[in-house]
This record gives sequence, structure tokens and C-alpha cells, in this order.
Amino acid sequence: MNKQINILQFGEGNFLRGFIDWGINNLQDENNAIAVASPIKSNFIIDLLKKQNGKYSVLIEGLENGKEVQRLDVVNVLKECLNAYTDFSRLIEIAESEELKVILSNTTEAGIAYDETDRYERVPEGTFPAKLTVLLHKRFLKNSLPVEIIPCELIDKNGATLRKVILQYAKLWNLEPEFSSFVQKCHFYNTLVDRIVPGYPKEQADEVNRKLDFEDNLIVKAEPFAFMGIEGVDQTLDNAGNLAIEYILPFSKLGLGAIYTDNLTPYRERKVHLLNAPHTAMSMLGLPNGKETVLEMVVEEPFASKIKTLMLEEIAPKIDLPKEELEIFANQVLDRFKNPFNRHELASIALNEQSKYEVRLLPIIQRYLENGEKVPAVLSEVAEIAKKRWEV
Ligand SMILES: NC(=O)c1ccc[n+]([C@@H]2O[C@H](COP(=O)([O-])OP(=O)(O)OC[C@H]3O[C@@H](n4cnc5c(N)ncnc54)[C@H](O)[C@@H]3O)[C@@H](O)[C@H]2O)c1
Ligand SMILES: O=P(O)(O)OC[C@@H](O)[C@@H](O)[C@H](O)[C@H](O)CO
Repeated sequence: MNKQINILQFGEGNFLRGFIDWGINNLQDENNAIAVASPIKSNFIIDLLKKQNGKYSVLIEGLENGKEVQRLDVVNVLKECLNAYTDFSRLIEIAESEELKVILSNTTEAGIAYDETDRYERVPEGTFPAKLTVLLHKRFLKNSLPVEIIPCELIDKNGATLRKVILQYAKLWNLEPEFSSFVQKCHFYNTLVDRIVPGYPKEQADEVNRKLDFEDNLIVKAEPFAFMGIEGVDQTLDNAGNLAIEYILPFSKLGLGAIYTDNLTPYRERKVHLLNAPHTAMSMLGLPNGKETVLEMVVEEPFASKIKTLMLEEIAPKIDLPKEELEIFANQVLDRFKNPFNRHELASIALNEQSKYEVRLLPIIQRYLENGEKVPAVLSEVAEIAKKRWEV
């Protein structure tokens, strides 16, 4: 574990392990060494990772262009496993070093937060952006170069938001104006990530472990599909349409379906409302009726017809993108929901269901109401459930 760390990652969750880390592993480039830090106190995953020397496997199963895909990859790019509370001095060393080029994160939608009670001196206890502010400040004081920052949280304008919160902390703590200029020089990218990663496949664990030469308690199950939209903030694309990051970490070669764009909004609109929204509708409609998985909801009636109607006839007409494009996207998503190899639990989708309803389904309902139109059947049904449960 003595590699020179060039990538620092906040978040040890299933998604980053089954997506970006898996992608960086695909490069098989010995120069890439990631230090992964848990931003929260829990050491559960970090301890398991340490026991496995940072190694774990990703089991990808599903259909791709109508063909069955099954692959098991051992990911071996996590070279240091840390906890941001207890290993903060090591994080400072990494942040100060010239080798560090990229900072990745996925700290859930709750992670990019500002708390004015956070203190510079007690920062390991603060939010993720508070910790990152201190780390960037230490880097600035060492005169090391600005870094590339790639948040993967599923919030709109994640990169710009993270930078804004860091600048708020700089102001709160009266840090030098030159530090704020340094933060402006770091590239913060807005991203949109998409891959269904249901996590640890309990029922397949023994079978997977028989194929490995180590005991893996951190297997990540994922679908074959992957998409990553990367939007530059204050940056010009080069002639090939690439952003600076491509020369530092070639996202286009990671197998994540990466695209560079100057406008992520349409990608976000269709993903949030035609993938995440039906997921949330499935948990709201299915769980009270004894359904357990996404697959049940898209193959069993009456739910299958409801979900299809919801996506194609109720949500798609309220998204401002070409109809044919939306139909193709919605049908691809339906195929992904029908992946027979993924046991995607409605119970896990239902975590923080109210806030998901408010971001994913409610805006579509409001688009009907704002036009004085009648809210169609399936949206009405979920709106009724929401009213009864949360009075929204
Ligand atoms: N699993 C998927 O299919 C998928 C796909 C695309 C995007 N995502 C997004 O990625 C996020 C994480 O998903 P996951 O499957 O990795 O979940 P997970 O539970 O496996 O991991 C959650 C991660 O967030 C960190 N975290 C949790 N609360 C935090 C907080 N308050 N501050 C800082 N860090 C915090 C944890 O330490 C952990 O690293 C979700 O919010 C989801 O929206 C998930
Ligand atoms: O991850 P959550 O809990 O925010 O939402 C549940 C799912 O909708 C989500 O994980 C999707 O599978 C994912 O966003 C696909 O890219």
C-alpha cells in the first residue's frame, strides 16, 4: 500500500466502487492509486476493505444490446483505506502532495452541506465540504497546484455547488483571499452519473467467492449499462470536445459511457424523471402491496402497465426534449428495470422516499397543475399517497 496517491476519494459506498473505481481499474494503469476515505464516522466498509487489502470484486450481469453479459472483475485500485475522522492527518499529507491530481466524491445527496457551526480546528467532525476546504487550504499553503474535483452526488450542478460551499467556509473562517482565488483555479466539474448498483448480492456471494482467490465480503453487483455526463464549469472544451480532465484521467476510456458537454440539464431531466421517478413510484405503489423488487413491478400486472403508462404517457410529455428521443430512453430504462439478474430491492429505493418524491415526481405533477391540466391517473395515485403520508 505504498503507491503514490494521485486520486483522493470521499465515499466508500457501493456506487463509487461499482462505477468510477471499477472504471479506473479498467485502465490497468499502474500509475493510478486511489486513497479512499469514509467521510462519516462509521468504519464498517473501510475496515472490511483494509482486511481485503483494498481489493474487492464487481459482478456485472444483465443484457447489453440484447446479449447476456456476465463478468466478474477484481478491482485493485484502492491503495489506502482511511477514515476522515481518525486519519485526517494522513489526508492532509495526501492533499499537500504534488502527486495528487484528482478528488472524487459521492457522499449522497446529504453530503454537500454547509454548517456554520463547523470549525477549522475541529474539522474532521464537520461536513464533507468543510473537510475539503481545510484540505485544499493546506494544499494552497504548500504551494501545490490546483486539482481536478469531480463530485458524483446526484444533485443538480454538483461541482458548482461544492465550490460555492467551500467558498462559504473560506469566508466563515476568514481564510486568505488568495485561498479563494486558489479554489477558483481548481476545476470543479458538474456530473451526472447513471448505473444501477444494487450493492452486495447476498444470494450470489458464495458462488462469487468460489471464483476468487480471496474472501470478498464487499462484492458489488451492477448492471452493464453505465453513463457519465461531465460538464465543465468556466472551462472551454478543446477542439476534440474534451475538458482538461481527460488528459489527467481519461474518463472516455473507463468504460463508463462518459460524454463531455457544456449542458447537462437535458441528460439530468430525462434521467431523474424517467428513471429515478419511476423507481420512487414503484416503491410507493409496490411496498404497501407486498412487492419487494423492481423486477416484480415491471413484469407483474397491474403494476407493469402502470409503470409503462407513467413513464411514456404521463412523464415523457412533460419533459422538454424530442418525443422520439424520450421514447427510446424510456424503453431502454424499462429494459434495464427488467434485468433478470438484478435483485433491486424496493426497500432500498424507499430510503428518504419523501425527498425523492419531491425531487423526482412532484415537479412533473406541478407541470400539469401549472398548465391547468388534469393530473393523469398514475401520477394522481402517487400524489394521493404522498398527501396522506407527508401532507405534501
Ligand atoms: N446505487 C445506485 O444505483 C446509484 C446509482 C447512481 C447514483 N447513486 C447515488 O449515489 C449515492 C450513494 O449510493 P451508494 O449506493 O453508494 O450508497 P452507499 O450507502 O453504499 O454509500 C453511501 C456513501 O455516502 C457516504 N455518506 C452517507 N451520508 C453521508 C453524509 N451525511 N456526509 C458525507 N458522506 C455521507 C457514506 O460514507 C458512503 O460512502 C446515492 O445517494 C445515490 O443517489 C446511486
Ligand atoms: O440511489 P437512490 O437511493 O438515490 O435512488 C434509488 C435509485 O433510483 C437509484 O439508485 C438508481 O438506481 C440510480 O440513480 C441509477 O443510476
